[in-house]
Amino acid sequence: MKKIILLGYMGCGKSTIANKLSKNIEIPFVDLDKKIEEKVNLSINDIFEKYGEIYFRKLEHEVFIELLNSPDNLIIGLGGGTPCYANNHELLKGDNVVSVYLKASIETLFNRLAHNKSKRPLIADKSDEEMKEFIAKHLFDRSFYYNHAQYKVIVDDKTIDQTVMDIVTILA
Ligand SMILES: Nc1ncnc2c1ncn2[C@@H]1O[C@H](COP(=O)(O)OP(=O)(O)O)[C@@H](O)[C@H]1O
Ligand SMILES: O=C(O)C1=C[C@@H](OP(=O)(O)O)[C@@H](O)[C@H](O)C1
Ligand SMILES: [Mg+2]
Repeated sequence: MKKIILLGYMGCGKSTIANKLSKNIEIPFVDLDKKIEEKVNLSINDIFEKYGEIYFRKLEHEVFIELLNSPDNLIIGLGGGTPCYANNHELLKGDNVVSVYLKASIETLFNRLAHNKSKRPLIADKSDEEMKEFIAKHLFDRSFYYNHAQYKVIVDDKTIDQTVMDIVTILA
């Protein structure tokens, strides 16, 4: 069964695009973060606060493997860190997997995250100045993992529908 995986930094649009793509190609969509929250009945923020990031990364890897092993066609919207831990990046080239890196500039990410950070514990407490620096360094460190994706779609200055159509073209 085919697994279409969307990956990229926080704010690049994984959850949004996966949801719209699902409606367009009529394949069910799962947001990995949401699946994790459902599994432990805690928000991402609370998981980080109560159990820490290492626990979250173990859970994230477990749930990602569960989704990859499901018998259904699925679109999976990852969390921004998923490819960067537990050798998850090696799963981006698996059989029956199509992985797409939604690549955004630091400016695009900053503009989207500046008023969208409260549910992202890694940046929730950062000032705008701190966030710009953090995103630039973090994105640099993570690009090695993101670049294991089979395809790359630039999302800057594109509407949600334009990005969805870029992915539909890849899947054709
Ligand atoms: N193509 C787009 N154009 C403008 N805003 C977008 C686009 N894609 C996503 N967004 C917005 O960016 C924010 C982050 O999107 P989200 O899907 O949560 O990203 P991710 O899951 O990659 O962190 C949301 O407010 C969303 O509405
Ligand atoms: O980049 C990261 O390490 C994270 C990204 C988040 O998902 P989004 O990319 O959907 O914000 C979520 O998994 C958690 O806050 C950690
Ligand atoms: Mg998301």
